[in-house]
Amino acid sequence: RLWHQPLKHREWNGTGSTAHFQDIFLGRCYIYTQLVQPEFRDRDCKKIEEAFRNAFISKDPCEVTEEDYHPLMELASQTVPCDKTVFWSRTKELAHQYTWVRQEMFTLENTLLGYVADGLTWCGDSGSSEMNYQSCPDWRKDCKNNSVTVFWKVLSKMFAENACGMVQVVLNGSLSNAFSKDSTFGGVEVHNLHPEKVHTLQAWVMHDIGKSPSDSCSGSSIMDLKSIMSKRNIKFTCQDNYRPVKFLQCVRNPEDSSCSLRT
Ligand SMILES: Nc1nc2c(c(=O)[nH]1)N1CN2[C@@H]2O[C@H](COP(=O)(O)OP(=O)(O)OC[C@H]3O[C@@H]1[C@H](O)[C@@H]3O)[C@@H](O)[C@H]2O
Repeated sequence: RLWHQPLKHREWNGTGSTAHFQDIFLGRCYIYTQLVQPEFRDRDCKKIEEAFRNAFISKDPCEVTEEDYHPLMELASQTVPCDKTVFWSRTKELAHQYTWVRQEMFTLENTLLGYVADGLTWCGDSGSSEMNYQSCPDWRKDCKNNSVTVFWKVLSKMFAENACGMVQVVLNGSLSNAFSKDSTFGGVEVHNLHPEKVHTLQAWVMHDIGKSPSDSCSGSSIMDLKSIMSKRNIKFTCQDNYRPVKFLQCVRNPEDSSCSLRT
């Protein structure tokens, strides 16, 4: 009596789709379009959610392509004002603290699709029109071209292509390589900046308070980034512990010697 069996989803090594995904997605979309960015108030959240779902539902979650997300990207396209783009790599919390304080600056998560999708997991199955809430592919153990990873790659690429003027990146100087070619910033965004639109990339290499710095503006990984930028005809500047971001770190560590105002 097989037809009584609930449709079995394939088993993956990663966590399943986020519970209440559609409600979260729609709720966040309405918050963004009605409250965060009112100029988006007439965007159709139901159509955007449908385009998002159509990108991966009923498809093998290890065979998702960039093209699968193109209809969604067209529907929810967004350009960020020149000089206001903030990239980050291994500094997610600090970068978003900065754009929380500097509301006119944008990380990818301050755009509609980044805001709606942040922190969520989603995947489907070629044999079902339902999302798989039990498990989704793990990037390492299952496959790289999974529904979540491909989404962030496509969105990050578009975010970089749309950037103009002077763009910023917050990098982690407490890692041995603050800049990594294997990261989304290093592998996708850096290579999709348009030199005819972006004239300068300024890097802020931030060291965790209380930890000895491992990398800095004079480190080899930043030299790699500098040479990639010069080959792409984009000016490159770098600051260690850019003060406005350093102040944010010090709010949480006021007693630290590096936070005394005398330095
Ligand atoms: N929730 C978000 N996730 C991601 C953003 C983003 O903006 N928001 N991403 C990527 N991304 C996903 O985060 C990790 C890598 O982070 P992490 O290793 O810390 O840094 P990455 O450089 O890989 O990626 C951050 C960079 O790409 C965009 C954002 O505009 C930043 O300039 C990896 O799984 C990516 O697919």
